[in-house]
Formats: sequence, C-alpha cells, structure tokens
Amino acid sequence: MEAARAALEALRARVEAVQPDLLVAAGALLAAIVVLYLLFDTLSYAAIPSLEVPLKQEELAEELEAPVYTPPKSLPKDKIPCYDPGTMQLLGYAKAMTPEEVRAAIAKAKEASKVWRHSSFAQRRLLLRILLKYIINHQEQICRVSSRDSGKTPLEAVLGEIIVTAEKLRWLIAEGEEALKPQRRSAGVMAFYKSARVEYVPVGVVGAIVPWNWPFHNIINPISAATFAGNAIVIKVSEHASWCIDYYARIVDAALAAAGAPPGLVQFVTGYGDAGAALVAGGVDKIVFVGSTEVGSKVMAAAAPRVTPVTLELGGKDAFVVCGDADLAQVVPIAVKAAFLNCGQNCASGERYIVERSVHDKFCAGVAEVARVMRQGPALGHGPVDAGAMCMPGSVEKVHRLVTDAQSKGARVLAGGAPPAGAAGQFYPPTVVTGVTPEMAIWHEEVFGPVMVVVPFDSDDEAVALANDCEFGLGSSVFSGSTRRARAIAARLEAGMTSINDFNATYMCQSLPFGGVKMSGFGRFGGVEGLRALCVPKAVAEDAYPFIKTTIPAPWLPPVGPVAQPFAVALTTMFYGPCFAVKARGLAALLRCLVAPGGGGKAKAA
Ligand SMILES: NC(=O)c1ccc[n+]([C@@H]2O[C@H](COP(=O)([O-])OP(=O)(O)OC[C@H]3O[C@@H](n4cnc5c(N)ncnc54)[C@H](O)[C@@H]3O)[C@@H](O)[C@H]2O)c1
Repeated sequence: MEAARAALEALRARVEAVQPDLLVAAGALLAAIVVLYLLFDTLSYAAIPSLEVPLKQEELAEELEAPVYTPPKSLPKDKIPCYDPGTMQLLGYAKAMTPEEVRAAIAKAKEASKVWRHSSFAQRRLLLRILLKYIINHQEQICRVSSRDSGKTPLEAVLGEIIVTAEKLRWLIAEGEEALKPQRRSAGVMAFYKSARVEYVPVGVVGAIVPWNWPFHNIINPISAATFAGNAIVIKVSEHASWCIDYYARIVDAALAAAGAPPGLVQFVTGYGDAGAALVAGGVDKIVFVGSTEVGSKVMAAAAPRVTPVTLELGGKDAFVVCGDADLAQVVPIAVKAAFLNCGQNCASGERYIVERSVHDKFCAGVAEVARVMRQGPALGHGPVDAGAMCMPGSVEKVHRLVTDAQSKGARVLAGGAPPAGAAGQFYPPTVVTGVTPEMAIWHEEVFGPVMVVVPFDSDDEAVALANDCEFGLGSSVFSGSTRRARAIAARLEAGMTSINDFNATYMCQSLPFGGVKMSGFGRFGGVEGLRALCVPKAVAEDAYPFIKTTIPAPWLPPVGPVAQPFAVALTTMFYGPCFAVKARGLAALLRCLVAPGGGGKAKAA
C-alpha cells in the first residue's frame, strides 16, 4: 500500500514537472487549429459567389403609395391581381399563364434536365450554398416581400420563410449526397454470387404545385430538393401570392447562372387552376402537390391517365394534447404560437387542443389572456404587430362562419371571435373557443385560420380517441411531465408526424420525412424519404466475383427433358429448405437429377 502510494506520488510529481510545458504546447496547437479552421472557413465562404439581384422600388419600400384594390366581380383571365392583404393596396398584376405556355415551360425544363442529371454533387452543393449565402444576407428583404404579398408579420416571415429554408439547405448540403448514394442491399440466397444495390436516378422533370401560405419557403423547398436530386423543376405558385415570385425567381435564376446550371432548369408558372392542371397533364415525371385535399384529389385523378407518380401534401387539423402533469408555463406560449403563427394558415397548425380536465380551465385562461393582448394590423410600415392579415380573399368569412356556427351550438368564445370593425385589410383576430362538440363543423373542418379549439379529456384513452376523431392526420403534439406517458399517447396518434413536448419540432429536423396520413395525403416530402421520392430507386444487380457467372442449368436447356422440373424443385428445396435436413434432401435430389438420363442436358441432344 505504502509502495503504491509512493509510486503514485512520484508519478504526480513527474506530471506536475512537465505539465506547464505540455499545457502551453497543447494550447498553442489548439489555437493553431482554430485559426486554420477559421481561415479555411472564411476563405471558403468568400469563394461562394455573391448574387446581385436588382430590386424594384416597391420591393424595397417599407410603406407603399399605391391605390386601394377593390376585387372585381369576376377576375381577368390573363392576369392575376396582386394586393397587400393588410392594406388592400394594389401591388400590380402577374401573368396568368396559358396551358400552352405551361407546356413550353415543361419542354424547356426537359432539355435542361438532360444536362443537369449528369451534374456532380459538388456542383449541386454549390448551387445551394450560393442560395443560402444570399438568403442569410438578405433575410429582411426576402421577408418584407413575403409579408407584403401574404400579410404575415416580419417576425413570422423569419420563422417560417427563412429559418426552415436555411435548415433545409444546410441539411441538403451536409447530408443530401449520403441519402442519394447507391445503397448496398443483400443479394439473397440463390443469387449469393451477385452484388445488389439501389441507385437513386433523377426522375427528370418534377412538377410542383404549391400554396400561398409561405411563398418563399414553399418554392425553395421543392426547388432545392429537386435540383439536388439531379432534376429540373417546373413550379406552379399560387394565384394568391404571385407578386413576390417575380423577386424570388430573380434570386433563383441568378443562383442557377452563378452555379453554371443549364438555363431553364427551374421554371416558374404563375396562373390559376387551369395552369396547375396543365402542369399535371403536361408530361412531367413526378408531381408534388401541396395544397387542399379537395384540389389534391383532382390532381391525383388527373395524373392517373399518364400514371404520373404523385406526392400529396394536403390539409391538416393537428391535435395538441396537454396532459395534467405538463409544465403549463412552457406549454401556453408554445400553444399560442402553434395556433396563431401566420394567422393559423399552416398545414401543420395546432387546431384541436385536447387538454386534461385538471388543467383545462387554467390552460384556457392562460391562452386567452395572451390572445387578447396580441396586436393585429398591417405587417409593414405601421410598427410591430403580433398578428398580420389573412392572405386569401374569403378566408375571414370562412373562419367567422365556423366560429359563429360553433357559438350558435353552445361553444364559448374566450378571446377574439369577430373580425375587427372598419379594418381595411383581411383581418381575423386570434380566437379561443371552448365547449366544442363533434356536432360542430369547427371540430371537423380545417379552419386554416387563427382559431384554437379547446376540449377537455379525462383519460389517456379518451385523449387518443378525440385526437384520432378526424379525417386529417398531418402533425400532432403531446405534452406531459412524463416522457413515458407522452410517448405512449404519441404512439397511438394517427398522424404522419408527432412532436413530444414541443410543436412542429419534426420540421426543424430536416432529415425527417414530412407528410401525413388519411386525408392529409401520402408520399413524403423532406428528409431522406422525400429526397429519394424525387428519384427512381433503380435496382441493379451484377456479378460479385469475376469467376462466377450466371449460366442456365443444363436440365433447363430446351428441349427440356423429364428432370427439368424435378431439378428446379430440388434446387429450391436445397436453397430454401427451412432446416439442414431438408436442404440436404434437396441436394441429394439435385444430384440424382444431374445423373439421371437427360439431366446433363442430354435431352437436348436426344
Ligand atoms: N401538407 C402540406 O405540406 C401543406 C402545406 C401548406 C398548405 N397545405 C394546405 O393547402 C391548403 C391551402 O392552400 P391553397 O388554398 O392554396 O390550396 P389549393 O388546393 O386551393 O391550391 C393549391 C394550388 O393548386 C392550384 N390548383 C387549383 N386547381 C387546380 C387543379 N385543378 N389542378 C392543379 N392545380 C390546381 C392552385 O392554383 C394553387 O397553386 C390548406 O388545405 C393547407 O392545409 C398543405
């Protein structure tokens, strides 16, 4: 013991003697590594081309001087009126493209796709890096243009247009190639001498149809994934957010040119439903539709004659389950964001709040208090607001119809509940409704507006039943102080995505697939699955060893003899027999076949 202690003391003394030198050397090495890394990082950033995208006066202006727009009885066929939904000021007109023009755009994209499919991942990454650099350096501008066209507040624009887009680009740059690399697969038993793999081959031209709720993210999301997968893309934007596309298309075009991509790789289509229909029927190789369930089913039917594959990202009515043991101080602000972000105009918006009875009243009081103090107004030029305008004409009326229907059937409105009198823009206030029953339309219909519906539950089974009592199944959330309990509830929810103790956290993890079940659609967009869905998963098998190649066994060579089938049966038994004895029986039968008359191919000679 004494000897060990002495040895330890001696060792400590020796380490202490050299320690200062070692520390200095290690510190210097670390500093050198950090400096080198920072130098490399700065130089590689500087090497990414910076885009020059000229802006128009109205894209730069915080406040506009423009006439107020009064929607006409019938819309012009050849152009789309664009206006700021917060002030109703006319921004201008976008072209309503004809079906012929859409087909011409597809043809251009097809030509470009023939070149781009052979591009390297390094070139595709460069394209995304150029985009990311521009986006990060011009966030406020991109957001201002989105806010003006769609009514969202500048803060909401950063959250929904920029952050998720930046994360998507970062993920594709960091992990996209890994997801699309050929993947080795097992060759099986009878093909033991083969090497098998899946190659992810670009489909060609992706046709994407997107809604208006996040006009920047909704275009960069499919453009980045489609081009990274080696495709061209024709993207049909919504007639309710077409003004901003002029600027966003200039960004994309400049990035394509700087990355050396073929002209025509990304084509924008502005127009009404007929332009979308022309895109679906126009011979694209894959359709990604993001929009309502009603139009999504039409798109699916229209894609059927050409058997064009479709991914459908449709409506949602997310359940937000709050257990009695959840931390309400954490939950209430998240619940408010989940319901009211972008005026609730999100496919994955919290709509149905299912709250354990023990905390139901406290939860309602908390969210209603926040909803009541939220200021609403035009997004730009009038000081900060917490909620902006609703983008689509008719949305305010639709939301109000659902709220008043519920009220007339006994529901209670704790906050909001009526559009502000005399407001120039399309506003509906953050609204909290309780006492909702399944007889009310608001329990079933997608509101797509700033309305939080709260219902109580008494047992976890009831919470799950309430959450699943819905035609949609896109996102969902469960909050509980017990992770085990939250996971158990989450596992039973009929939804494509679930966040535990958070809302929509799955979307911040861009490696995850995005999509729903039931009437929320099928197929996945985003993540590894979404990226691969923009490719043909081509199966390839080849000889694994140069000295073994496939030959047709002699008994099977025509004209076949009587042992041809017994030989096949024996071979099957030998390879797939469930135990060694059965396999041995197969081998014995195989040998018998080979020595039988005609077994060595003599039948042919005969
Ligand atoms: N699941 C998701 O990822 C997701 C994301 C955002 C929005 N949404 C859903 O989108 C809906 C709101 O968006 P919207 O009102 O723009 O949806 P929408 O279905 O009315 O329109 C979507 C797009 O389809 C086009 N279109 C219309 N008729 C068409 C046709 N016959 N053929 C082809 N295209 C046609 C429109 O011009 C528009 O560009 C909500 O239901 C929302 O839940 C879903």
